Amino acid sequence: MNERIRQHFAASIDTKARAAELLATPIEDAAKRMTYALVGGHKILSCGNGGSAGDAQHFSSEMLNRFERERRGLPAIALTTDTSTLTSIANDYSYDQVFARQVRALGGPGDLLLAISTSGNSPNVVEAARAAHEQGMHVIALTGRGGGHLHDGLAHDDIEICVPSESTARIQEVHLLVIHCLCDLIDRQLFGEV
Ligand SMILES: O=C(CO)[C@@H](O)[C@H](O)[C@H](O)[C@H](O)COP(=O)(O)O
Ligand SMILES: [Zn+2]
Repeated sequence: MNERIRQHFAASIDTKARAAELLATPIEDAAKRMTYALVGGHKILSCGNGGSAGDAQHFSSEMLNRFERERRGLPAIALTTDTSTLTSIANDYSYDQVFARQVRALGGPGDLLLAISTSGNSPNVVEAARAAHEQGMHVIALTGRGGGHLHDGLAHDDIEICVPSESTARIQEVHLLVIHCLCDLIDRQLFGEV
């Protein structure tokens, strides 16, 4: 069992090391895009399923509350939290629409969608990206496994941060690190270096 645990740690470290080489530039681009949106008075919507729903909420809480320093809250909404809204959309329309309908209601030009899917193939995340485009929003996609259908649906000026792995767990572990990088870079751009 001890060896199995060491294998998990080694695989996670290896994936993070490869991701650092490949993803530093798109992470920087995403942080600049998010900062630009926030300076312009816009907000960041986030969505995902399962562990990625947790990541969407992790991001929004670090925006709305704070990350590592004292600062004012920043506007972000996770679309994964309101069970009345989620269940009614799923019941009346379909689960594929649970994020898209919220994006159409809450999103506008200049806002951003942080779309999180390890496979890139969750239909409700793909539909959310489509709705974001309709609303004049840009998408920042956290993906893995080549990006799947979410990758295929991105516009040329969206940003994809695609983890070089086929393992959902390893991809999620890098997504959380990416989210913390984004929070740190946003804080440094908005509030200065400490
Ligand atoms: O956390 C995990 C697995 O580590 C699961 O809850 C996982 O997030 C769920 O199976 C999701 O439905 C997977 O969706 P996606 O990442 O492919 O979009
Ligand atoms: Zn997980």
